[in-house]
This record gives sequence, structure tokens and C-alpha cells, in this order.
Amino acid sequence: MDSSVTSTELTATDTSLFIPGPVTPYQGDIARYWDGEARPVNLRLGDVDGLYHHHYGIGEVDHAALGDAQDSEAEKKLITELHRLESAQAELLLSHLGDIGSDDTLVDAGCGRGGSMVMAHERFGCRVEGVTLSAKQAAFANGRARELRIEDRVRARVCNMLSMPFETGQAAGSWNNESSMYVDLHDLFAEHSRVLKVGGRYVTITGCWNPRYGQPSKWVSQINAHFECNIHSRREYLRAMADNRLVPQAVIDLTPDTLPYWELRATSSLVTGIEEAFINSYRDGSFQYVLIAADRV
Ligand SMILES: C[S@@+](CC[C@H](N)C(=O)[O-])C[C@H]1O[C@@H](n2cnc3c(N)ncnc32)[C@H](O)[C@@H]1O
Ligand SMILES: CC(C)=CCC/C(C)=C/COP(=O)(O)OP(=O)(O)O
Ligand SMILES: [Mg+2]
Repeated sequence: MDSSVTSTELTATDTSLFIPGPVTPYQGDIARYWDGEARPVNLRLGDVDGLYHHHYGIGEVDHAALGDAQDSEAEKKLITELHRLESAQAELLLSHLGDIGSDDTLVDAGCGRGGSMVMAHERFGCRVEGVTLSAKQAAFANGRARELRIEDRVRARVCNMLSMPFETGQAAGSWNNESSMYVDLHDLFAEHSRVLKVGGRYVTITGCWNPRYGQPSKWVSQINAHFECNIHSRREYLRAMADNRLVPQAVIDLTPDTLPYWELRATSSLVTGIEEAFINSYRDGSFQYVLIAADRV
């Protein structure tokens, strides 16, 4: 699929896709940021198979798949490999949602262009509801759902994830894939706890600063400035979950699994300049890439 055509042709004309709610000046900044985002490192990777991600990758690099040519064919292979690692990250997140049936509803909080939502629907056959602050992203995600003829099962809306348009106990599972660093964690987990049924599962993959390092390192501060986000500590995640009836079932340090992705990305023509901060902070132990899966009790 050619993303340049799809993203410009689509507009969020259906006003029912906008859920009004309290939006802070900061959230206005974040909406504008994602409305204006069109980095090749995201669009060209998404063009590989039509799954558009705004998260990073995990797993070993397949050097055989990369080959050793130094031409445009090599660049194509590298892009395909980075995309494979990003989709592997989403598969890992989804694998921690537990048994989800086709009658269930899942909630993607901070859904971006919707790549994880499509994967969730393909995996479980269930309904998937996403929210993002960006009207452009929601329109893009809904355009993809239409192209795949799954628009009756997969829907993105423009809405604040701290006040989602779902009934109490409606969701069998919910997640944040690299979107929790834009909100207060107590507010976020209170809202997930509300929309999840008792026994439902919450999963996040996130970057967090490591309390063992002491305070956020200069690299973590650089990542915050680059994305206008506010990375939390690992301790803060666990404390805010405990305070909101979310009991961790798995806490997995994915830092060693994400480093190969960053090292490969740093060699590509699609670098954005943030690669060094991720690599250095993962190596010096100040920053960690983690998956946390929790039961709503
Ligand atoms: C880095 S992107 C991740 C997108 C997606 N989860 C993925 O894995 O591709 C962060 C997303 O969080 C969303 N976001 C940030 N703050 C939000 C809020 N308060 N309410 C809803 N979405 C929010 C942004 O609009 C954006 O879609
Ligand atoms: C792990 C942390 C701290 C993530 C911050 C949130 C974020 C911006 C994720 C990636 O988005 P992207 O895919 O749009 O970024 P990029 O353009 O760098 O690929
Ligand atoms: Mg990206």
C-alpha cells in the first residue's frame, strides 16, 4: 500500500469519531505533534505490508535476510527487517492479553496509525477500539480498516485516553504500546481499571527510567525533549498499578531484546537522530524497555 496516497486522501469527516472531553494545553501540543508526523522511518516501514507502527522493535536481527549487497535492494531489505522486528514487538504484547474470544472487545489506548489494532483483530477476531489525540492518525487507522474491510470491527476515535468512551467493565483486555509516557500513570491506570472487566488483562510495553540508576539520565531527558513526552520510572508503573487494582503477572525486561533493533536502525538511511540516546541509555542502564502484563482484580 502507498501510504502517501492514503494519508493525504483521508480526513476525519465523521464527527462521531471525535469524543469531546477535557483537553489540556499539553494534550493540544501532542495532538499537533502527531497530526504533523510523517517520518519516513514510520511510513516506509508501514508500506512493507500496510501495518503502520509507532513503536520500536525486538528480537535478533536476521543477517541472512539482510544479505551483503550495498545498493537500493539492501536498503529495502533493511527496512523490511526493521518492520519485522516492530511487528514482533506488537505480537509479544498481544500474546500477553490471554484468551480473547471473537465476542470480546479490546481497547488500544494511544493507538497511533492502528497497526497493533489490525494485528489484534487478525489474531483474535475480536472488536478493537482505539483512541488517539490525533485526528490525522484516527483517520489513517480508519482508512486502513476500510481498505481491509474490517471497519465494523476495528475503529479509532479522537479522544483522551484518561476519559475513554467505554462502559465500565466493557473490555476483556486493554493496552498501551509506547503511549503511557504522555499521561499521569495514576489517572491512566484508574481509567483502564474502570473499562476492564474483573479478570481482564492490561498490557503495556514502554520505556521507563531505572530507579537503580538514581534519576533520569541526560539520555532520558533527550528522549523526553525529542518526543515532548515525560518518561516515568519503573517504580512509578508498579506503584500506580498496585493503587488501581492492576496486579502484575509478568514484568519482562526487553532491553537486551530491543538493542539489536536500535543498532541496526542506526546503520540505516532513515535515522532520525534519536538512535544514540536510546542506545546509550540502554547500555548505561539508565533506561529500560519493559513489558508489564497485569490482571484487573
Ligand atoms: C508513540 S505513539 C504509539 C502509537 C501506537 N500505540 C503504536 O504502537 O503504534 C503514541 C500515541 O499516544 C497517543 N496519545 C498520547 N497522549 C494521549 C492521550 N492523552 N489520549 C489519547 N492518546 C494519546 C498519541 O496520539 C499517539 O497516537
Ligand atoms: C520508548 C519510548 C520512550 C517511546 C516514546 C514514544 C514514541 C515516540 C515512540 C515511537 O514513535 P515513532 O515510531 O513515531 O518514533 P520514531 O519516528 O523514532 O520511529
Ligand atoms: Mg517508528
